[in-house]
Amino acid sequence: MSLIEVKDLQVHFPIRSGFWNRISDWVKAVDGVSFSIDPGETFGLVGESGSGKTTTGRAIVGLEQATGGHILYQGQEISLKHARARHAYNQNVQMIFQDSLSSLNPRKRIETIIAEPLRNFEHLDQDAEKIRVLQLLDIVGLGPDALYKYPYQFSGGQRQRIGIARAVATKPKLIIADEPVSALDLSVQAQVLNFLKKIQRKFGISYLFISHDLGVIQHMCDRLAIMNHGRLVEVGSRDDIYNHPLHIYTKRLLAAIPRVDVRHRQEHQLERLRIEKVYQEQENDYYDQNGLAYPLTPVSKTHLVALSPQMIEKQDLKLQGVD
Ligand SMILES: Nc1ncnc2c1ncn2[C@@H]1O[C@H](COP(=O)(O)OP(=O)(O)OP(=O)(O)O)[C@@H](O)[C@H]1O
Repeated sequence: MSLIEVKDLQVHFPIRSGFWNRISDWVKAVDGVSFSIDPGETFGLVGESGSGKTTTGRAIVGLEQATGGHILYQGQEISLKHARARHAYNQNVQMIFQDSLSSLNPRKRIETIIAEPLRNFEHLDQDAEKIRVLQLLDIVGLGPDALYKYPYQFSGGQRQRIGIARAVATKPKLIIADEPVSALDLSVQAQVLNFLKKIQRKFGISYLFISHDLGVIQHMCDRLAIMNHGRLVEVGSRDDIYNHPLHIYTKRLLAAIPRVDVRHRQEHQLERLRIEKVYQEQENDYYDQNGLAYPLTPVSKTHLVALSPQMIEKQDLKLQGVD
């Protein structure tokens, strides 16, 4: 059974205007997104800025109110009405944020920051709580001297580790990692990514890994979804998507990864221009009249892609092993 299943998730934000501040329109930040994550799996969500990745993550963790759709945790619908189920869910689903400086309360010491989720969910006595905080700091490679310091006294990479310690405090089954390394230097990025993998192996955590960086996603994820304008355009295994992308938007994103090898740089540049031209010419074949991706079409049992019926015919896609 999947650990988490997101079905037709919608998060629409009202736009208000005029003297009476009436709703004049809606921003469809997430508009019918479906995917599932298995236990121990890392599922990537990738797309350009504004495509709806963060809003999807925030809706799953309960920081944003979904306006439609369903979220199932271990097969159970998560609803605000069932307080006890919601409490257990909140303990098991945690989030790591991009900006560790603003996500850690600057007025609180690290001890209090890491102890907060323990206080909400475990109600330990003072000594036991302190031991757990020290263990968590040790897991993320920080010593006991960190206990009484404030977030500003740490480097970006160290602060991100503190955010990770806070997220794993309640022994969650799923962590939503929203751009966890994009604010860090390249060398620190690798450290934090490998560290996330290490704690995944240690605790059997699943990740929803949100990033616009396809290199990071390739390094981290087993499967991934490509998001554009609040919808998914392609979902598949890492190898399927990186080696056989089907949607032109995915091809365009992959072609935008800079190449360092001088020998192939020119070929790559030409390929990039070719893809851009196809994208401009065929955009209408990939999106409906509202500019939104068509519903996902299965191409194999694990590879789904948003293509118009005409496009499926044109590309003569062979449906392999699809029931
Ligand atoms: N609270 C809000 N009210 C109104 N619109 C919002 C709100 N939050 C997000 N949006 C809009 O929803 C869309 C998706 O935003 P979101 O932050 O989810 O995208 P993203 O893919 O995570 O982008 P980035 O990579 O830049 O963080 C954007 O157009 C954004 O302006």
